[in-house]
Parts: sequence; C-alpha cells; structure tokens
Amino acid sequence: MILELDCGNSFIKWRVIHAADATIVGGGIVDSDQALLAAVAALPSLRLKGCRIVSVRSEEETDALRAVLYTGFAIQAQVALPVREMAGVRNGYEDFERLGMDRWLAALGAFHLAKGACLVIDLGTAAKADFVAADGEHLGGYICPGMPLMRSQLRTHTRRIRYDDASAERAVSTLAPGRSTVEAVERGCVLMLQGFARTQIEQARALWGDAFTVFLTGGDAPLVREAAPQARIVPDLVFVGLAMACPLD
Ligand SMILES: Nc1ncnc2c1ncn2[C@@H]1O[C@H](COP(=O)(O)OP(=O)(O)OP(=O)(O)O)[C@@H](O)[C@H]1O
Ligand SMILES: CC(C)(CO)[C@@H](O)C(=O)NCCC(=O)O
Ligand SMILES: [K+]
Repeated sequence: MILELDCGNSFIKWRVIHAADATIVGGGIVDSDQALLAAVAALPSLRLKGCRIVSVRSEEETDALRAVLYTGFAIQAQVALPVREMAGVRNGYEDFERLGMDRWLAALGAFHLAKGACLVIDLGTAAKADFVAADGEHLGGYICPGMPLMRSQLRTHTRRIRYDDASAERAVSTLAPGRSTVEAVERGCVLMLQGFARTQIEQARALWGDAFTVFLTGGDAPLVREAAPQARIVPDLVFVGLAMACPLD
C-alpha cells in the first residue's frame, strides 16, 4: 500500500492505494499532521510500503511531516520536486521552481488525461487556473483568493459581517440576491468564483476554439459546476500528477 498526501495551505488530503492496481483503500481530509497519523493508523490491515507527498508548505513543515511519518509508519516519504519538463509538459514559469507544485502536478495530470490542450481550474484556499497547450507547453496561469480567503477577509475587515459556518452552507442553496448578511456574502463570493471560472474558459476558447478540455478540482469545485458545465470534475487530479512525478516501483 502507498500513502499519498497533498499538503495544501489549509488542509492535508490523504489517501491510501494498493501498490499493484492503484485501487483506493481509504482517504480523507485533515487539518494537522497528528490528525493525519491518527486517521491513517485507523485503517484496518494497513501495510504501507511507501509514501509520496506534494506540498506547498515550507520545507521545514514538509520535513517535519516526513519525520512524523517515519516515526509512525517506518516509511521514507518521497516529495515531488520542481522540474523544467516532465511527461511531455514544459513548465511555463520563467523561474520553474517558483510554480506551486500542486499547480504543476495538476497540469501534468490534466495533460495526461486530456492528451491535448487543457485548462485546470483548482478551487481551494486559493483559486488557481493553469493553461497547457496541445504541444505540452504550460502557458502559465492565475492565482486569486479562493472561497475561504474571500470570506475571511470580509469577516476580518468589517465589523458587522458575522455568521457561523452552518448558516454559510445553507446560504448557497440558491444564488438569488441575498436577503441577509450570510446570504449576501456567501452568494457574492460564489459568484466571484464562478466569474473566475467563466473568464478562464473564455480565455481558453480564444486560444484554442473548442479544442480543449476543462478540469475542475479542489474542495470548492462543486460551487462552480453550473458555470462550467463542460468541465470534467476530477477531485484527485493532483494525485494523478503526483503518481507520475513520484513512481514508487
Ligand atoms: N471535507 C472537507 N473538509 C474541508 N474543506 C472542505 C471539505 N469539502 C470541501 N471543502 C472546501 O474546500 C476548500 C478547501 O479546498 P482545498 O482542500 O482544495 O484547499 P487547500 O488544498 O488547502 O488549498 P490550496 O490548494 O489553495 O493550497 C474549503 O473552502 C472548504 O469549504
Ligand atoms: C498558489 C498556491 C498557494 C495554491 O496552493 C500554491 O500553488 C503556491 O504556493 N504556489 C507558489 C506560487 C506560484 O505558483 O506562483
Ligand atoms: K491543494
């Protein structure tokens, strides 16, 4: 079994797969190294032989996580590192090491699945878009605040925007103009995300006509589904790229 980790800025997404056929044994989302250890250890008949990690955290935090995994499971975790080119995709950054590894791996995974031009829209703590042309050239992308950041900026910098998480979730059952603070903020932020997605798709269309695939991933992907009806929702797109970057056999 192989442990796969996607360490974002707010959460760690994890899953355990069988090494032989990549079938999924278990998985989840946690908010700390200790919670990860507990969740993975709770899997019945766990037999880890390796681990691969993609992280957008600091090197120190990623090393600390590797140490925790070594102590807990006696495995040497392999961390995906930046490269200029892989699997037919060329990193489009002037300084290739600066491109977030989650973005790079999602782009690798998307190009592999699409076998042609593709647009990746990843909606997490940050909202990201990346463009890969049919010849594998990564053209670059965009980074904006995602839903959690937009929401928390409004809460932090205003005195009268206050509401709880449960009412936030209820508020987005429709996107009609809000008649309460929670509805106005939550629906407004969802419309911002949808506008982001629509603009990226327009841009892809200007570049490539109809000859491209849109991938939607990240925890808040479901919120923009209706704005991107043609998109393939692939929640584990980063893991697809991670397996390509860190083959363990
Ligand atoms: N089970 C869940 N636990 C936590 N967040 C969830 C869950 N399901 C959906 N979400 C949503 O996903 C968002 C976080 O997305 P994601 O996990 O992709 O972020 P991240 O990887 O930490 O961020 P980034 O990729 O920008 O570094 C939150 O806004 C949250 O509302
Ligand atoms: C943009 C985030 C924070 C999204 O997780 C991550 O991809 C990152 O830290 N990137 C480095 C900056 C960049 O991609 O230009
Ligand atoms: K992420």
